[in-house]
Amino acid sequence: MSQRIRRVYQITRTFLSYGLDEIVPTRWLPWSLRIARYGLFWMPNRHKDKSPGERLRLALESLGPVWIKLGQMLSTRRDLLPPDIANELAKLQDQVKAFPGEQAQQLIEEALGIDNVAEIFDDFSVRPLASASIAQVHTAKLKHGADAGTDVVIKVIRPDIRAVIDADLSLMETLARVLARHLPDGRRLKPEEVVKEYRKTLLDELDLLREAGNAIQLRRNFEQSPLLYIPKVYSDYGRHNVMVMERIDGIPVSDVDTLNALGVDMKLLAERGVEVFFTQVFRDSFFHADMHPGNIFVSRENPHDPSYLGIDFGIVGTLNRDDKRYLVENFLAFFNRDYRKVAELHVDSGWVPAHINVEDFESAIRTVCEPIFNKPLAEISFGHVLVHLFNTARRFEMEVQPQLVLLQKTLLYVEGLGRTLYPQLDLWKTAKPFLERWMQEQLGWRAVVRSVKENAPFWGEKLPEMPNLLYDALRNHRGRMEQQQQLLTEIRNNQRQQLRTMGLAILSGAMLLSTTILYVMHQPVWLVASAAAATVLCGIGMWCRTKA
Ligand SMILES: Nc1ncnc2c1ncn2[C@@H]1O[C@H](COP(=O)(O)OP(=O)(O)OP(=O)(O)O)[C@@H](O)[C@H]1O
Repeated sequence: MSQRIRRVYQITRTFLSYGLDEIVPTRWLPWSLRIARYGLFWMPNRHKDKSPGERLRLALESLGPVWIKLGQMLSTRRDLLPPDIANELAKLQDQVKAFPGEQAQQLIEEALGIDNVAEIFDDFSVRPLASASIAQVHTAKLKHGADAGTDVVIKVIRPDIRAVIDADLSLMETLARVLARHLPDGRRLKPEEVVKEYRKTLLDELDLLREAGNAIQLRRNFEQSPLLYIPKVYSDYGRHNVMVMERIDGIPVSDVDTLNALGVDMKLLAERGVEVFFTQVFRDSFFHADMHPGNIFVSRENPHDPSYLGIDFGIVGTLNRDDKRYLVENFLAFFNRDYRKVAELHVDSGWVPAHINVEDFESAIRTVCEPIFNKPLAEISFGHVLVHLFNTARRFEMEVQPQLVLLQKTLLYVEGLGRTLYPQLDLWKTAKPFLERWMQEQLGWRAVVRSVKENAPFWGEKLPEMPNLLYDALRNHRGRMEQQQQLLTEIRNNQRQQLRTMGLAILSGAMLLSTTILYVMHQPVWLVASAAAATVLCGIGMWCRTKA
Protein backbone atom coordinates (compact mmCIF):
# COMPACT_ATOMS: atom_id res chain seq x y z
CA MET A 1 0.00 0.00 0.00
CA SER A 2 2.77 2.40 0.96
CA GLN A 3 4.33 1.65 -2.46
CA ARG A 4 1.04 2.58 -4.12
CA ILE A 5 0.83 5.82 -2.13
CA ARG A 6 4.39 6.64 -3.10
CA ARG A 7 3.58 5.98 -6.77
CA VAL A 8 0.43 8.16 -6.56
CA TYR A 9 2.55 10.92 -5.06
CA GLN A 10 5.21 10.51 -7.77
CA ILE A 11 2.63 10.60 -10.56
CA THR A 12 0.86 13.63 -9.05
CA ARG A 13 4.16 15.48 -8.66
CA THR A 14 5.16 14.69 -12.25
CA PHE A 15 1.80 15.75 -13.66
CA LEU A 16 1.79 19.02 -11.71
CA SER A 17 5.44 19.92 -12.25
CA TYR A 18 4.84 19.56 -16.00
CA GLY A 19 1.75 21.72 -15.59
CA LEU A 20 -0.61 19.13 -17.01
CA ASP A 21 -3.37 20.48 -14.77
CA GLU A 22 -3.15 23.74 -16.75
CA ILE A 23 -4.15 21.96 -19.95
CA VAL A 24 -7.65 21.88 -18.42
CA PRO A 25 -8.95 25.44 -17.69
CA THR A 26 -9.42 25.91 -13.92
CA ARG A 27 -13.05 26.99 -14.34
CA TRP A 28 -13.86 23.49 -15.66
CA LEU A 29 -12.56 21.80 -12.53
CA PRO A 30 -14.83 21.05 -9.56
CA TRP A 31 -14.08 23.07 -6.41
CA SER A 32 -12.63 19.96 -4.65
CA LEU A 33 -9.92 19.60 -7.32
CA ARG A 34 -9.24 23.36 -7.31
CA ILE A 35 -8.70 23.33 -3.53
CA ALA A 36 -6.48 20.23 -3.88
CA ARG A 37 -4.43 22.05 -6.52
CA TYR A 38 -3.93 25.10 -4.26
CA GLY A 39 -2.99 22.71 -1.43
CA LEU A 40 -0.14 21.27 -3.49
CA PHE A 41 1.48 24.70 -3.84
CA TRP A 42 5.00 23.28 -3.54
CA MET A 43 4.62 21.49 -6.89
CA PRO A 44 4.48 24.41 -9.37
CA ASN A 45 4.64 24.10 -13.14
CA ARG A 46 8.38 24.08 -13.81
CA HIS A 47 8.07 23.90 -17.61
CA LYS A 48 6.00 26.98 -18.42
CA ASP A 49 8.17 27.70 -21.47
CA LYS A 50 7.08 24.49 -23.24
CA SER A 51 3.91 23.79 -25.20
CA PRO A 52 1.17 21.63 -23.58
CA GLY A 53 1.90 18.75 -25.98
CA GLU A 54 5.60 18.79 -25.17
CA ARG A 55 4.89 18.92 -21.43
CA LEU A 56 2.59 15.91 -21.73
CA ARG A 57 5.21 13.99 -23.69
CA LEU A 58 7.99 14.76 -21.20
CA ALA A 59 5.77 13.84 -18.23
CA LEU A 60 4.88 10.47 -19.76
CA GLU A 61 8.52 9.82 -20.64
CA SER A 62 9.61 10.43 -17.06
CA LEU A 63 6.89 8.12 -15.66
CA GLY A 64 8.26 5.06 -17.41
CA PRO A 65 7.29 2.36 -19.91
CA VAL A 66 3.62 1.88 -19.05
CA TRP A 67 2.88 5.58 -19.52
CA ILE A 68 5.15 5.87 -22.57
CA LYS A 69 3.27 3.07 -24.28
CA LEU A 70 -0.04 4.73 -23.36
CA GLY A 71 1.22 7.95 -24.99
CA GLN A 72 2.32 6.02 -28.07
CA MET A 73 -1.11 4.45 -28.34
CA LEU A 74 -2.86 7.81 -27.82
CA SER A 75 -0.74 9.39 -30.53
CA THR A 76 -2.64 7.27 -33.05
CA ARG A 77 -6.04 8.34 -31.68
CA ARG A 78 -6.31 11.46 -33.78
CA ASP A 79 -10.04 11.12 -33.51
CA LEU A 80 -9.72 11.97 -29.80
CA LEU A 81 -6.76 14.35 -29.53
CA PRO A 82 -5.92 17.70 -31.17
CA PRO A 83 -3.24 17.31 -33.87
CA ASP A 84 -0.47 19.24 -31.98
CA ILE A 85 -0.73 16.92 -28.96
CA ALA A 86 -0.99 13.77 -31.12
CA ASN A 87 2.13 14.86 -33.09
CA GLU A 88 4.07 15.43 -29.87
CA LEU A 89 3.06 12.04 -28.46
CA ALA A 90 4.16 10.34 -31.69
CA LYS A 91 7.73 11.36 -30.77
CA LEU A 92 7.69 9.24 -27.60
CA GLN A 93 10.63 6.85 -27.50
CA ASP A 94 11.19 4.32 -24.79
CA GLN A 95 14.81 4.39 -23.75
CA VAL A 96 14.71 1.85 -21.01
CA LYS A 97 17.69 0.73 -18.96
CA ALA A 98 18.65 -2.89 -19.51
CA PHE A 99 18.36 -5.28 -16.57
CA PRO A 100 21.39 -7.47 -15.74
CA GLY A 101 22.09 -10.20 -18.32
CA GLU A 102 22.78 -12.70 -15.51
CA GLN A 103 19.22 -12.17 -14.28
CA ALA A 104 17.91 -12.73 -17.83
CA GLN A 105 19.94 -15.94 -18.03
CA GLN A 106 18.48 -17.12 -14.73
CA LEU A 107 14.93 -16.36 -15.92
CA ILE A 108 15.54 -18.35 -19.13
CA GLU A 109 16.94 -21.32 -17.18
CA GLU A 110 14.00 -21.32 -14.77
CA ALA A 111 11.44 -21.04 -17.57
CA LEU A 112 13.01 -23.86 -19.61
CA GLY A 113 13.70 -26.04 -16.55
CA ILE A 114 17.45 -26.34 -17.20
CA ASP A 115 20.47 -25.81 -14.98
CA ASN A 116 22.44 -23.83 -17.53
CA VAL A 117 21.61 -22.13 -20.84
CA ALA A 118 24.62 -23.98 -22.27
CA GLU A 119 22.52 -27.17 -22.27
CA ILE A 120 20.44 -25.75 -25.13
CA PHE A 121 22.39 -22.79 -26.55
CA ASP A 122 25.96 -22.04 -27.60
CA ASP A 123 27.47 -18.57 -27.32
CA PHE A 124 24.72 -17.13 -25.08
CA SER A 125 25.48 -13.44 -24.84
CA VAL A 126 25.03 -12.07 -21.33
CA ARG A 127 25.11 -8.58 -22.78
CA PRO A 128 21.66 -7.82 -24.19
CA LEU A 129 21.25 -7.11 -27.89
CA ALA A 130 18.36 -4.78 -27.12
CA SER A 131 16.31 -3.72 -24.16
CA ALA A 132 12.75 -2.58 -24.65
CA SER A 133 10.01 -1.55 -22.27
CA ILE A 134 8.53 -4.98 -21.77
CA ALA A 135 11.24 -7.39 -22.80
CA GLN A 136 14.97 -7.75 -23.27
CA VAL A 137 16.66 -9.60 -26.11
CA HIS A 138 19.81 -11.76 -25.94
CA THR A 139 21.61 -13.60 -28.70
CA ALA A 140 22.78 -17.25 -28.86
CA LYS A 141 23.15 -20.19 -31.24
CA LEU A 142 20.99 -23.31 -31.26
CA LYS A 143 22.84 -26.38 -30.08
CA HIS A 144 20.53 -29.25 -31.05
CA GLY A 145 18.19 -30.39 -33.80
CA ALA A 146 18.02 -29.81 -37.53
CA ASP A 147 18.75 -26.11 -37.10
CA ALA A 148 21.80 -26.58 -34.83
CA GLY A 149 24.23 -23.69 -35.29
CA THR A 150 21.48 -21.21 -36.28
CA ASP A 151 21.78 -17.73 -34.78
CA VAL A 152 18.80 -17.00 -32.56
CA VAL A 153 17.51 -14.25 -30.30
CA ILE A 154 15.97 -15.03 -26.93
CA LYS A 155 13.33 -12.56 -25.82
CA VAL A 156 12.70 -12.47 -22.06
CA ILE A 157 9.95 -10.51 -20.30
CA ARG A 158 11.33 -8.06 -17.70
CA PRO A 159 11.16 -9.65 -14.25
CA ASP A 160 9.43 -6.80 -12.42
CA ILE A 161 7.20 -5.54 -15.21
CA ARG A 162 3.93 -7.29 -14.26
CA ALA A 163 3.77 -5.62 -10.83
CA VAL A 164 4.57 -2.20 -12.34
CA ILE A 165 1.92 -2.68 -15.03
CA ASP A 166 -0.74 -3.77 -12.53
CA ALA A 167 -0.03 -0.86 -10.18
CA ASP A 168 0.11 1.78 -12.92
CA LEU A 169 -2.95 0.44 -14.71
CA SER A 170 -5.06 0.62 -11.58
CA LEU A 171 -3.91 4.21 -11.05
CA MET A 172 -4.70 5.01 -14.66
CA GLU A 173 -8.18 3.58 -14.22
CA THR A 174 -8.78 5.84 -11.21
CA LEU A 175 -7.49 8.84 -13.13
CA ALA A 176 -9.68 7.94 -16.13
CA ARG A 177 -12.77 7.80 -13.86
CA VAL A 178 -11.94 11.25 -12.43
CA LEU A 179 -11.41 12.70 -15.92
CA ALA A 180 -14.62 11.16 -17.28
CA ARG A 181 -16.60 12.67 -14.40
CA HIS A 182 -15.04 16.11 -14.18
CA LEU A 183 -13.92 17.09 -17.68
CA PRO A 184 -16.67 18.74 -19.72
CA ASP A 185 -15.36 16.82 -22.72
CA GLY A 186 -14.86 13.71 -20.59
CA ARG A 187 -17.61 11.63 -22.15
CA ARG A 188 -16.44 12.22 -25.71
CA LEU A 189 -12.81 11.43 -24.87
CA LYS A 190 -13.90 8.14 -23.29
CA PRO A 191 -10.88 7.86 -20.96
CA GLU A 192 -12.21 4.73 -19.24
CA GLU A 193 -12.66 2.99 -22.57
CA VAL A 194 -9.18 4.03 -23.72
CA VAL A 195 -7.55 2.64 -20.54
CA LYS A 196 -9.55 -0.59 -20.85
CA GLU A 197 -8.33 -1.07 -24.42
CA TYR A 198 -4.80 -0.23 -23.35
CA ARG A 199 -4.91 -2.80 -20.50
CA LYS A 200 -5.82 -5.51 -23.00
CA THR A 201 -3.05 -4.54 -25.44
CA LEU A 202 -0.45 -4.40 -22.69
CA LEU A 203 -1.40 -7.71 -21.09
CA ASP A 204 -1.44 -9.38 -24.52
CA GLU A 205 2.10 -8.13 -25.11
CA LEU A 206 3.23 -9.73 -21.85
CA ASP A 207 2.40 -13.22 -23.14
CA LEU A 208 5.16 -14.41 -25.46
CA LEU A 209 3.31 -17.65 -26.28
CA ARG A 210 0.64 -15.47 -27.87
CA GLU A 211 3.28 -13.49 -29.75
CA ALA A 212 4.91 -16.75 -30.92
CA GLY A 213 1.52 -17.95 -32.24
CA ASN A 214 1.08 -14.70 -34.17
CA ALA A 215 4.61 -14.99 -35.63
CA ILE A 216 4.02 -18.57 -36.76
CA GLN A 217 0.75 -17.64 -38.48
CA LEU A 218 2.28 -14.62 -40.22
CA ARG A 219 5.27 -16.68 -41.34
CA ARG A 220 2.93 -19.31 -42.80
CA ASN A 221 0.92 -16.61 -44.63
CA PHE A 222 4.08 -15.23 -46.28
CA GLU A 223 5.98 -18.49 -46.71
CA GLN A 224 5.76 -18.34 -50.51
CA SER A 225 6.13 -14.57 -50.79
CA PRO A 226 9.36 -12.85 -51.81
CA LEU A 227 8.09 -9.60 -50.24
CA LEU A 228 8.23 -10.30 -46.51
CA TYR A 229 10.30 -12.68 -44.41
CA ILE A 230 9.19 -13.61 -40.88
CA PRO A 231 11.84 -15.30 -38.72
CA LYS A 232 11.25 -18.86 -37.58
CA VAL A 233 10.02 -19.37 -34.03
CA TYR A 234 11.41 -22.34 -32.05
CA SER A 235 8.26 -23.36 -30.20
CA ASP A 236 9.95 -26.12 -28.19
CA TYR A 237 11.69 -23.39 -26.23
CA GLY A 238 8.67 -21.12 -25.99
CA ARG A 239 7.18 -20.17 -22.63
CA HIS A 240 4.90 -17.35 -21.39
CA ASN A 241 7.97 -15.23 -20.59
CA VAL A 242 10.54 -16.60 -23.07
CA MET A 243 10.55 -16.75 -26.86
CA VAL A 244 13.33 -18.12 -29.06
CA MET A 245 13.42 -16.94 -32.65
CA GLU A 246 15.73 -17.01 -35.65
CA ARG A 247 17.96 -13.93 -35.65
CA ILE A 248 17.53 -11.67 -38.64
CA ASP A 249 20.13 -9.35 -40.05
CA GLY A 250 18.62 -6.46 -41.96
CA ILE A 251 18.90 -2.72 -42.34
CA PRO A 252 16.40 -0.79 -40.20
CA VAL A 253 13.85 0.66 -42.60
CA SER A 254 14.37 4.11 -41.08
CA ASP A 255 18.07 4.03 -42.06
CA VAL A 256 17.39 5.62 -45.45
CA ASP A 257 21.04 6.65 -45.98
CA THR A 258 22.31 3.06 -45.77
CA LEU A 259 19.48 1.85 -48.02
CA ASN A 260 20.40 4.49 -50.61
CA ALA A 261 24.09 3.69 -50.31
CA LEU A 262 23.33 0.04 -51.00
CA GLY A 263 21.43 1.02 -54.14
CA VAL A 264 18.05 -0.27 -52.93
CA ASP A 265 15.22 0.47 -55.38
CA MET A 266 13.36 2.81 -53.04
CA LYS A 267 10.25 3.20 -55.24
CA LEU A 268 9.79 -0.56 -55.43
CA LEU A 269 10.50 -0.92 -51.71
CA ALA A 270 7.84 1.67 -50.82
CA GLU A 271 5.27 0.09 -53.15
CA ARG A 272 6.02 -3.34 -51.76
CA GLY A 273 5.39 -2.03 -48.22
CA VAL A 274 1.89 -1.01 -49.32
CA GLU A 275 1.39 -4.34 -51.07
CA VAL A 276 2.45 -6.31 -47.98
CA PHE A 277 0.00 -4.37 -45.86
CA PHE A 278 -2.93 -4.78 -48.24
CA THR A 279 -2.15 -8.47 -48.67
CA GLN A 280 -2.23 -8.96 -44.91
CA VAL A 281 -5.51 -7.09 -44.56
CA PHE A 282 -7.46 -8.25 -47.59
CA ARG A 283 -6.04 -11.67 -48.40
CA ASP A 284 -5.27 -13.00 -44.90
CA SER A 285 -7.47 -10.84 -42.64
CA PHE A 286 -4.54 -10.95 -40.22
CA PHE A 287 -2.22 -7.99 -40.03
CA HIS A 288 0.84 -6.95 -38.07
CA ALA A 289 -0.51 -3.99 -36.15
CA ASP A 290 2.72 -2.67 -34.63
CA MET A 291 4.48 -1.72 -37.86
CA HIS A 292 6.54 1.11 -36.43
CA PRO A 293 9.92 1.55 -38.14
CA GLY A 294 11.80 -0.19 -35.26
CA ASN A 295 10.08 -3.45 -36.13
CA ILE A 296 10.73 -3.43 -39.88
CA PHE A 297 14.01 -4.19 -41.61
CA VAL A 298 15.11 -4.48 -45.23
CA SER A 299 17.06 -7.48 -46.48
CA ARG A 300 20.65 -6.80 -47.51
CA GLU A 301 20.25 -9.19 -50.44
CA ASN A 302 19.01 -8.13 -53.90
CA PRO A 303 18.80 -4.34 -53.47
CA HIS A 304 17.13 -4.12 -56.90
CA ASP A 305 14.46 -6.61 -55.85
CA PRO A 306 14.10 -5.57 -52.20
CA SER A 307 12.21 -7.43 -49.50
CA TYR A 308 11.22 -6.79 -45.89
CA LEU A 309 11.98 -8.59 -42.65
CA GLY A 310 9.51 -8.19 -39.78
CA ILE A 311 9.72 -8.69 -36.00
CA ASP A 312 7.62 -8.02 -32.86
CA PHE A 313 4.25 -9.70 -33.29
CA GLY A 314 2.72 -8.70 -29.95
CA ILE A 315 -0.12 -6.76 -31.58
CA VAL A 316 -2.02 -8.10 -34.56
CA GLY A 317 -5.36 -7.10 -36.03
CA THR A 318 -8.09 -9.10 -37.73
CA LEU A 319 -11.03 -8.00 -39.86
CA ASN A 320 -14.11 -9.98 -40.83
CA ARG A 321 -15.35 -10.23 -44.41
CA ASP A 322 -18.04 -7.57 -43.92
CA ASP A 323 -15.59 -5.07 -42.41
CA LYS A 324 -13.24 -5.62 -45.36
CA ARG A 325 -15.98 -5.28 -47.91
CA TYR A 326 -17.33 -2.05 -46.44
CA LEU A 327 -13.82 -0.68 -46.11
CA VAL A 328 -12.98 -1.32 -49.77
CA GLU A 329 -16.32 0.05 -50.94
CA ASN A 330 -15.81 3.11 -48.74
CA PHE A 331 -12.40 3.79 -50.26
CA LEU A 332 -13.64 3.27 -53.80
CA ALA A 333 -16.74 5.44 -53.21
CA PHE A 334 -14.62 8.10 -51.54
CA PHE A 335 -12.16 8.30 -54.42
CA ASN A 336 -15.12 8.46 -56.83
CA ARG A 337 -16.44 11.31 -54.65
CA ASP A 338 -19.69 9.38 -54.19
CA TYR A 339 -20.44 10.64 -50.67
CA ARG A 340 -24.02 9.36 -50.76
CA LYS A 341 -22.63 5.87 -51.17
CA VAL A 342 -20.13 6.39 -48.34
CA ALA A 343 -22.99 7.46 -46.03
CA GLU A 344 -25.19 4.54 -47.07
CA LEU A 345 -22.33 2.09 -46.57
CA HIS A 346 -21.85 3.27 -42.99
CA VAL A 347 -25.53 2.63 -42.31
CA ASP A 348 -25.65 -0.71 -44.17
CA SER A 349 -22.64 -2.03 -42.29
CA GLY A 350 -24.26 -1.17 -38.96
CA TRP A 351 -21.36 1.13 -38.04
CA VAL A 352 -23.89 3.98 -37.85
CA PRO A 353 -27.47 3.42 -36.55
CA ALA A 354 -30.27 3.11 -39.12
CA HIS A 355 -32.28 6.07 -37.74
CA ILE A 356 -29.56 8.53 -38.86
CA ASN A 357 -30.56 10.98 -41.58
CA VAL A 358 -28.50 9.84 -44.57
CA GLU A 359 -28.78 13.22 -46.34
CA ASP A 360 -27.31 15.07 -43.33
CA PHE A 361 -24.58 12.47 -42.98
CA GLU A 362 -23.75 12.68 -46.70
CA SER A 363 -23.50 16.44 -46.47
CA ALA A 364 -21.21 16.26 -43.41
CA ILE A 365 -18.93 13.80 -45.22
CA ARG A 366 -18.81 16.08 -48.26
CA THR A 367 -17.84 19.03 -46.07
CA VAL A 368 -14.79 17.27 -44.63
CA CYS A 369 -13.78 15.25 -47.68
CA GLU A 370 -14.06 17.73 -50.55
CA PRO A 371 -11.11 19.86 -49.31
CA ILE A 372 -8.96 16.72 -49.33
CA PHE A 373 -9.31 16.62 -53.11
CA ASN A 374 -7.64 20.00 -53.39
CA LYS A 375 -4.38 18.10 -53.13
CA PRO A 376 -2.99 15.98 -55.95
CA LEU A 377 -4.22 12.38 -55.65
CA ALA A 378 -0.70 11.17 -54.92
CA GLU A 379 -0.56 13.25 -51.75
CA ILE A 380 -3.84 12.10 -50.24
CA SER A 381 -3.35 10.04 -47.12
CA PHE A 382 -5.57 6.96 -46.75
CA GLY A 383 -5.01 7.05 -43.01
CA HIS A 384 -6.20 10.63 -42.74
CA VAL A 385 -9.18 9.93 -44.98
CA LEU A 386 -10.18 7.26 -42.46
CA VAL A 387 -9.56 9.63 -39.53
CA HIS A 388 -11.82 12.25 -41.15
CA LEU A 389 -14.48 9.71 -42.03
CA PHE A 390 -14.55 8.18 -38.55
CA ASN A 391 -14.55 11.61 -36.88
CA THR A 392 -17.55 12.64 -38.96
CA ALA A 393 -19.29 9.32 -38.42
CA ARG A 394 -18.74 9.64 -34.68
CA ARG A 395 -20.91 12.76 -34.71
CA PHE A 396 -23.57 10.54 -36.24
CA GLU A 397 -23.39 8.05 -33.36
CA MET A 398 -20.82 5.68 -34.85
CA GLU A 399 -19.54 3.34 -32.14
CA VAL A 400 -15.76 2.93 -31.74
CA GLN A 401 -14.69 -0.12 -33.78
CA PRO A 402 -11.42 -1.32 -32.20
CA GLN A 403 -10.44 -3.37 -35.26
CA LEU A 404 -10.81 -0.31 -37.48
CA VAL A 405 -8.87 1.92 -35.10
CA LEU A 406 -6.01 -0.60 -35.24
CA LEU A 407 -6.22 -0.68 -39.02
CA GLN A 408 -6.25 3.09 -39.29
CA LYS A 409 -3.21 3.32 -37.01
CA THR A 410 -1.31 0.73 -39.07
CA LEU A 411 -2.30 2.46 -42.29
CA LEU A 412 -0.81 5.72 -40.97
CA TYR A 413 2.44 3.89 -40.15
CA VAL A 414 2.56 2.23 -43.57
CA GLU A 415 1.93 5.50 -45.36
CA GLY A 416 4.52 7.33 -43.25
CA LEU A 417 7.00 4.60 -43.98
CA GLY A 418 6.25 4.54 -47.71
CA ARG A 419 6.62 8.30 -48.05
CA THR A 420 9.86 8.34 -46.04
CA LEU A 421 11.31 5.81 -48.45
CA TYR A 422 9.90 7.36 -51.61
CA PRO A 423 8.26 10.79 -51.13
CA GLN A 424 6.44 10.67 -54.47
CA LEU A 425 4.75 7.38 -53.59
CA ASP A 426 1.24 7.37 -55.06
CA LEU A 427 -0.53 5.23 -52.55
CA TRP A 428 -3.83 5.33 -54.39
CA LYS A 429 -2.25 4.13 -57.64
CA THR A 430 -0.59 1.25 -55.79
CA ALA A 431 -3.66 0.29 -53.81
CA LYS A 432 -6.49 0.85 -56.31
CA PRO A 433 -5.89 -2.22 -58.49
CA PHE A 434 -5.59 -4.24 -55.32
CA LEU A 435 -8.92 -3.02 -53.96
CA GLU A 436 -10.69 -3.38 -57.31
CA ARG A 437 -9.39 -6.91 -57.76
CA TRP A 438 -10.57 -7.78 -54.28
CA MET A 439 -14.05 -6.37 -54.97
CA GLN A 440 -14.30 -8.35 -58.20
CA GLU A 441 -13.38 -11.49 -56.33
CA GLN A 442 -16.16 -10.85 -53.83
CA LEU A 443 -18.84 -10.29 -56.48
CA GLY A 444 -20.09 -12.13 -59.56
CA TRP A 445 -19.15 -15.61 -60.74
CA ARG A 446 -15.75 -15.51 -59.06
CA ALA A 447 -17.46 -15.21 -55.68
CA VAL A 448 -19.71 -18.17 -56.53
CA VAL A 449 -16.69 -20.28 -57.56
CA ARG A 450 -14.86 -19.27 -54.39
CA SER A 451 -17.83 -20.07 -52.18
CA VAL A 452 -18.19 -23.51 -53.86
CA LYS A 453 -14.46 -24.04 -53.40
CA GLU A 454 -14.61 -23.00 -49.75
CA ASN A 455 -17.54 -25.30 -49.03
CA ALA A 456 -16.22 -28.22 -51.11
CA PRO A 457 -14.35 -29.88 -48.19
CA PHE A 458 -17.52 -29.77 -46.07
CA TRP A 459 -19.61 -31.41 -48.78
CA GLY A 460 -16.81 -33.83 -49.60
CA GLU A 461 -16.82 -34.93 -45.98
CA LYS A 462 -20.62 -35.20 -45.74
CA LEU A 463 -21.26 -36.90 -49.12
CA PRO A 464 -20.54 -40.53 -48.02
CA GLU A 465 -23.06 -40.10 -45.19
CA MET A 466 -25.78 -38.84 -47.56
CA PRO A 467 -27.52 -42.22 -48.42
CA ASN A 468 -27.82 -43.07 -44.71
CA LEU A 469 -29.02 -39.59 -43.85
CA LEU A 470 -31.57 -39.75 -46.69
CA TYR A 471 -32.81 -43.18 -45.60
CA ASP A 472 -33.14 -41.97 -41.97
CA ALA A 473 -34.94 -38.84 -43.07
CA LEU A 474 -37.46 -40.83 -45.19
CA ARG A 475 -38.04 -43.38 -42.45
CA ASN A 476 -38.59 -40.67 -39.88
CA HIS A 477 -40.91 -38.94 -42.31
CA ARG A 478 -43.05 -42.08 -42.77
CA GLY A 479 -43.16 -42.65 -38.99
CA ARG A 480 -44.26 -39.09 -38.49
CA MET A 481 -46.98 -39.43 -41.17
CA GLU A 482 -48.39 -42.54 -39.41
CA GLN A 483 -48.38 -40.75 -36.08
CA GLN A 484 -50.19 -37.80 -37.62
CA GLN A 485 -52.82 -40.10 -39.17
CA GLN A 486 -53.44 -41.74 -35.79
CA LEU A 487 -53.74 -38.36 -34.12
CA LEU A 488 -56.21 -37.19 -36.76
CA THR A 489 -58.48 -40.26 -36.27
CA GLU A 490 -58.46 -39.67 -32.51
CA ILE A 491 -59.41 -36.06 -32.96
CA ARG A 492 -62.28 -36.98 -35.31
CA ASN A 493 -63.65 -39.62 -32.85
CA ASN A 494 -63.50 -37.08 -30.06
CA GLN A 495 -65.36 -34.54 -32.15
CA ARG A 496 -68.08 -37.08 -33.01
CA GLN A 497 -68.51 -38.01 -29.35
CA GLN A 498 -68.73 -34.36 -28.34
CA LEU A 499 -71.43 -33.75 -30.98
CA ARG A 500 -73.52 -36.65 -29.66
CA THR A 501 -73.15 -35.46 -26.07
CA MET A 502 -74.16 -32.00 -27.13
CA GLY A 503 -77.24 -33.43 -28.95
CA LEU A 504 -78.30 -35.28 -25.79
CA ALA A 505 -77.73 -32.12 -23.71
CA ILE A 506 -80.01 -30.15 -26.02
CA LEU A 507 -82.63 -32.95 -25.94
CA SER A 508 -82.48 -33.13 -22.11
CA GLY A 509 -82.94 -29.36 -21.92
CA ALA A 510 -85.93 -29.53 -24.30
CA MET A 511 -87.52 -32.39 -22.33
CA LEU A 512 -87.04 -30.53 -19.04
CA LEU A 513 -88.68 -27.47 -20.55
CA SER A 514 -91.64 -29.59 -21.90
CA THR A 515 -92.11 -31.29 -18.48
CA THR A 516 -92.21 -27.88 -16.80
CA ILE A 517 -94.73 -26.51 -19.34
CA LEU A 518 -96.99 -29.61 -19.05
CA TYR A 519 -96.88 -29.36 -15.30
CA VAL A 520 -97.67 -25.64 -15.28
CA MET A 521 -100.61 -26.19 -17.73
CA HIS A 522 -102.12 -28.81 -15.35
CA GLN A 523 -101.93 -31.63 -17.92
CA PRO A 524 -102.70 -35.22 -16.90
CA VAL A 525 -100.29 -36.73 -14.40
CA TRP A 526 -99.29 -39.62 -16.65
CA LEU A 527 -98.22 -37.16 -19.40
CA VAL A 528 -96.11 -35.07 -16.99
CA ALA A 529 -94.57 -38.25 -15.48
CA SER A 530 -93.70 -39.62 -18.97
CA ALA A 531 -92.01 -36.32 -19.93
CA ALA A 532 -90.09 -36.28 -16.62
CA ALA A 533 -88.99 -39.91 -17.14
CA ALA A 534 -87.77 -39.08 -20.69
CA THR A 535 -85.82 -36.09 -19.27
CA VAL A 536 -84.14 -38.30 -16.65
CA LEU A 537 -83.28 -40.92 -19.31
CA CYS A 538 -81.66 -38.26 -21.56
CA GLY A 539 -79.71 -36.91 -18.55
CA ILE A 540 -78.45 -40.43 -17.66
CA GLY A 541 -77.49 -41.02 -21.30
CA MET A 542 -75.53 -37.76 -21.39
CA TRP A 543 -73.78 -38.50 -18.07
CA CYS A 544 -72.77 -41.97 -19.35
CA ARG A 545 -71.26 -40.39 -22.53
CA THR A 546 -69.21 -37.85 -20.64
CA LYS A 547 -67.86 -40.60 -18.38
CA ALA A 548 -66.97 -42.90 -21.34
N1 LIG B 1 14.49 -11.91 -34.64
C1 LIG B 1 15.28 -10.88 -34.33
N2 LIG B 1 16.47 -10.73 -34.94
C2 LIG B 1 17.26 -9.68 -34.66
N3 LIG B 1 16.99 -8.74 -33.75
C3 LIG B 1 15.83 -8.83 -33.09
C4 LIG B 1 14.91 -9.91 -33.33
N4 LIG B 1 13.85 -9.75 -32.52
C5 LIG B 1 14.10 -8.64 -31.81
N5 LIG B 1 15.27 -8.07 -32.14
C6 LIG B 1 15.86 -6.83 -31.56
O1 LIG B 1 15.32 -6.61 -30.28
C7 LIG B 1 14.63 -5.37 -30.23
C8 LIG B 1 13.40 -5.50 -29.34
O2 LIG B 1 12.57 -6.53 -29.84
P1 LIG B 1 10.98 -6.40 -29.89
O3 LIG B 1 10.63 -5.19 -30.69
O4 LIG B 1 10.43 -7.69 -30.33
O5 LIG B 1 10.71 -6.15 -28.34
P2 LIG B 1 9.48 -5.38 -27.65
O6 LIG B 1 9.68 -5.51 -26.17
O7 LIG B 1 8.22 -5.90 -28.18
O8 LIG B 1 9.73 -3.90 -28.09
P3 LIG B 1 8.70 -2.70 -28.31
O9 LIG B 1 8.97 -1.76 -27.19
O10 LIG B 1 9.07 -2.17 -29.66
O11 LIG B 1 7.31 -3.27 -28.29
C9 LIG B 1 14.31 -5.04 -31.68
O12 LIG B 1 14.20 -3.66 -31.88
C10 LIG B 1 15.50 -5.63 -32.42
O13 LIG B 1 16.58 -4.74 -32.38
